[in-house]
Amino acid sequence: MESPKQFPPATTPTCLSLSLSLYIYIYITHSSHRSHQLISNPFISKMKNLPILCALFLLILSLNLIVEARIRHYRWEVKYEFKSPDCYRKLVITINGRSPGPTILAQQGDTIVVDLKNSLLTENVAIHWHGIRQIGTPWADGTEGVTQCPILPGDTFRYKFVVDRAGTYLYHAHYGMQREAGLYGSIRVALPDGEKEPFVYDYDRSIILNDWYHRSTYEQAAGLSSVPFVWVGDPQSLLIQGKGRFNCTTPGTAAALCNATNPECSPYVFTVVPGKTYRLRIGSLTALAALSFEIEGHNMTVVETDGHYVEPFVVKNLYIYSGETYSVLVTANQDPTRNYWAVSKMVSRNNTTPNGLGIFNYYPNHLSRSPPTVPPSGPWWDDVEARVNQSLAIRSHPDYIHPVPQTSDRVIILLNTQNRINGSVKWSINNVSFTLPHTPYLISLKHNLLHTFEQTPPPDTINGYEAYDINVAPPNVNATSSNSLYRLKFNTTVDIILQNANTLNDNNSETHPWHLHGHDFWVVGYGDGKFNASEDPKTYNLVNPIMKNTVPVHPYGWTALRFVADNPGVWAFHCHIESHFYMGMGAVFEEGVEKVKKLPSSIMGCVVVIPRDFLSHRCLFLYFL
Ligand SMILES: O=C1O[C@H]([C@@H](O)CO)C(O)=C1O
Repeated sequence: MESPKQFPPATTPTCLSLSLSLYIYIYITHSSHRSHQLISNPFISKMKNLPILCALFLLILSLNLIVEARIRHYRWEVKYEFKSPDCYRKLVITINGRSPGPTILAQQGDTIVVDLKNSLLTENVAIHWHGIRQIGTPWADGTEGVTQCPILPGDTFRYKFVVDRAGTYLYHAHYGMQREAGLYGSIRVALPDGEKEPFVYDYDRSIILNDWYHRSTYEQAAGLSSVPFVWVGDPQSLLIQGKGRFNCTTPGTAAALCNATNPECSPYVFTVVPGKTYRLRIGSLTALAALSFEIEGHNMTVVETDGHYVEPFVVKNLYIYSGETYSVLVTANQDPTRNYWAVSKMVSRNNTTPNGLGIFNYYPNHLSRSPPTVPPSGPWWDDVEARVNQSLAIRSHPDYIHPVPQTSDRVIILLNTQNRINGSVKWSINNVSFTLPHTPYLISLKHNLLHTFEQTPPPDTINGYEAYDINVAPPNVNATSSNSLYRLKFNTTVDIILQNANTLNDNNSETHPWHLHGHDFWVVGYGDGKFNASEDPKTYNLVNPIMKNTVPVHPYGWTALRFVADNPGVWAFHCHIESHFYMGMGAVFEEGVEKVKKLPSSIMGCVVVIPRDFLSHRCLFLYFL
């Protein structure tokens, strides 16, 4: 059973302090023995030094403990391994042999150091620390093409950053579509000693919900880039903390690859002690699916999202979108003589993916005892109203309101459409389908390599926005691909309006979870239909909006966000659906890049930066020739 807080055992500092103290003690006694030959009794001589020894021990121990509490050091090896998380054998990207990878457990203010060895043989990698704002360390955000060059096979890269706020966060690959191959995990940051949460619980657990495809990320990416376009389709299964169950008798399944009795695909078991309350930290890192999660017969009280306390509200099922995290409190207050189902279900798209099932196990019932009931079937996939209602229910906890600026300096309306460019299906934002540059923006901007990306910024809104009909397939005018970015004036307040619309298919609009790097934003409003720039801002919640880093825009609706551009760096903002970002559904913001300190050379593996003084020496040299 996990304890509410888990930190590395104190044995290392104690041993270190003891040995250091003993060493100094021996040194002192030895030298005092030599210099005070008059004290004939060596025992008395040693006793005289005992208080010094104790003081030394305590001093070194406390220094050690302070250092230990502030730096969490991890050594990770990333590689491909054959695994069967849902009974179907495929190549999975693991960290130290595991997917999900190890949970990072830290306390607010700690420094996290991850030495990441890329053992993928022929593939690059980068890891993003999702929800960590990277204040002062924008180069550690782990976004390939934006903040760093990829980590090459065989290389070891050090990520070093501070977790400055307690809460529930995630980490995952941010290179190509690698995240969905299994490279992800949880980050749990505890409050500083002596500070209390605004709710009580007995135990703290993290789980990640995911969807799972049997085809490789390469096959999927190649399909998305092909003409004719090949869509990735529905996921084959849903995983709860890396465990799922695919039906091996599904027609077309290679029998040699699917083994229903493989212990790797036993259901995830969540063991609870009757009467106890659990803080369940739920994160979603699906490639595509919006999910509903529920525990049969148990209510869940939502208390935190993306590192911010929520005015508590009770749900039977929690809607969660890729990139979001929630803490819910669940009390084991039902009939303790049986087990219950935990169910994740794909919603918001009509789909063929079977529900993911786990077991909510009441101790001391056997872990694998199937609940005596049929698993709950979950909500209708197309119940948009229920999902919008949950979005509207999420407000800041009254005692933890971060006051929102009452006005903004700039409004950017981002129209989300699907388009066809050169025969390929793409996603576009204001008719621009985003592509990543080869040279990461952070490096280009700091080193003035402005030829490495397109300099005309994308538009703040489309021409003729008022006339645009969001209810029909886009007319596909002026859609282009570009790697240009938005440059935000430092310290200004920016409103982003995410405007949803019809896809290329008639009568279809999808849900997109948008994630902002380097910031939390206030979610100031949601609306149905087309955003009205003169009327809708009057309906904004400027009293107690929640702050988040990922938020959905619902079908045919809009979502309004506000943030202050006060974190020097270059930050990606994109749909967290893996294939949608790959198809261009993203943007990048730059702010205060001139304030960013000297970049570490470790992020620059793909760039040849010729130092200015070297250039001038060479010029001099040529001149003299
Ligand atoms: O990006 C997408 O492409 C397909 C479809 O719209 C084109 O076939 C789909 O369902 C998406 O979400």
